[in-house]
Amino acid sequence: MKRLLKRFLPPYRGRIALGVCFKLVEVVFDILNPLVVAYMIDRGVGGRDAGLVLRCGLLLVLFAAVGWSFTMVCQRMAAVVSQATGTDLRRALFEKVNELSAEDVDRFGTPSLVTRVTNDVNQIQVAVALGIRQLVRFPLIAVGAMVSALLIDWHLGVIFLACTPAIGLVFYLVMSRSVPYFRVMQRKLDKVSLVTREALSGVRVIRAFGREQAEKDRFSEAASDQAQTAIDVGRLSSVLNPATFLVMNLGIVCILWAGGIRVDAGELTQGQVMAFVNYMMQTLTSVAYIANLVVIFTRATASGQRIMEVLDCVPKVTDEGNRRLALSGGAPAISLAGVGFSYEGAKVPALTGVTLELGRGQTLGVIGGTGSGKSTLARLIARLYDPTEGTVRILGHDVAAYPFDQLREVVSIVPQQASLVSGTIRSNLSWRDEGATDEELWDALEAAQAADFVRAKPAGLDEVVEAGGRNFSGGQRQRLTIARALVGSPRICILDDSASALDFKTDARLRHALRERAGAMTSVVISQRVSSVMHADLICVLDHGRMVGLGTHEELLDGCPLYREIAESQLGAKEVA
Ligand SMILES: Nc1ncnc2c1ncn2[C@@H]1O[C@H](COP(=O)(O)OP(=O)(O)OP(=O)(O)O)[C@@H](O)[C@H]1O
Repeated sequence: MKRLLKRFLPPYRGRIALGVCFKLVEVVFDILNPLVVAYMIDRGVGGRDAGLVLRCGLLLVLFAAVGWSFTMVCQRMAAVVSQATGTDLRRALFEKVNELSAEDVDRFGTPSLVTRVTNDVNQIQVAVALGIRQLVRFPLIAVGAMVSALLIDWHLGVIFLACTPAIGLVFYLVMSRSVPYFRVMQRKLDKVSLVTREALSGVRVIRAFGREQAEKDRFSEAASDQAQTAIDVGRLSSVLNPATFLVMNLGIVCILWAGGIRVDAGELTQGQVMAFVNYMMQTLTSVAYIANLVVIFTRATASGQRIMEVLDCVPKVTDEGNRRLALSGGAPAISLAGVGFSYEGAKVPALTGVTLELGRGQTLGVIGGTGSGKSTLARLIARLYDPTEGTVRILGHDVAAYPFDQLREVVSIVPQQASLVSGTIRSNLSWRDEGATDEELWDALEAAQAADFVRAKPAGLDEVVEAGGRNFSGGQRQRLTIARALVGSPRICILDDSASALDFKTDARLRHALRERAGAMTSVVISQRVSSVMHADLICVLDHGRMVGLGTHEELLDGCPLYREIAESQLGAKEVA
């Protein structure tokens, strides 16, 4: 938390100082108040001087007005600084999340990252605002009131001092039990985010399968679990205020009793006892606020740790120190040597011992059952992850040696799940090359078999794309993401099962268009359909993460039983023969 504040608060040092100084002035008025009241009672009321009572009353009104205007400035500073810090934190987190490798994102979990950017940052904002408004005010009032009380009469002041360790004990007992709950509470909030996210993104499937009630139950369970922890913390914290008030009120009773005796003895005036009680009340409310501050800061500390975990994370996949590489020469387009990969925490590797070489302009087909490691292979070639064994080379260089911007220019990937963002067709297509001309965009759309339906849209390339591309069908989304990958003329284009929503005819036309670009572009086509890969120059057959076949369609029909089995099941034994 200290590191977080040191990093994000310095730009607002001036405003923080201004806010705190204005609050200090308000504290001075608060401390003076009981003295004026005591004077008013002893001299004004005691001396039956109505004029003095009126003047003291006006002075109190003046104190309140000046105190209020100083408070307003402080509140404004607190609001500005807390909002600005929150915005800076969110920006820093967002930038960091974008730098993280896929593996880092997997480790944190997307819902947890969302909670950190939203809820955890909110906790820091609240702590910063209250820090400026209350952190100095209430301890100072508590100490100032105590010192003033001691100056009036140290005998009664002893009662004050005796209350302090008793309150300290209450604090210690409550805080030591509630602090561990705060981290747990944020983790449970991550779970609520996860369930909400899954339910919202899969709302159509959930309805189609009539799973609404099951999802409601799942949400209810996660929310109740989080609520129960919050209630447990609340129950503990709720002891804090009454216990402090109990101690303080007992103190007031003692002061009134002992003060009464000293007034009777003529050692104190009634006004001084009133001032004493007022100071006791000020201390009482200050201590209650301090208790609340401790709870808020403890919660913010837990959130601060979660935020710093992300900001401190060193991305597993980085391009630090990499310089642009010269790509001339006749090295193979893709060369894998003993490549293997295990996801963090997985018991078995997702991929192991894959070795192959693909010439420039050729097409690699990758086929295998579900979960056989096809997408993992695609992610390693595009360096979304680094292999845990072996090396991946592209155009003669280790993928790890490329700067990311050059690697993204050279390799484009169409992920399994078509993803579009809100904007226009043009803005979605220009991701790889912001300066792409209309001609280049239409060329990519033609190759991706998307030109016809885009042409039919009233605004053409400027047709609006709604969030997630929901105003397009699944097949249209897939074709647009394929077109996006072709813009900017990548040297290598990976299609990760990206034609699954296309009918056979369109799929065949797409493959034909890719073959026409073959001189300049090497393709990796991942599919569970034999028809999509059978014309490839090289086909890699994966089974449970192992490469069980490598060759052309004909070679594999002869030499790879699994490929033959898949081909026969899809094309029919007659056609295969
Ligand atoms: N992000 C991940 N974290 C942990 N394990 C993963 C992750 N992604 C994939 N796996 C596991 O790695 C293995 C290979 O997955 P991969 O997605 O590469 O298979 P695939 O052949 O592309 O499957 P499909 O055809 O169903 O898309 C699977 O056992 C899967 O459970």
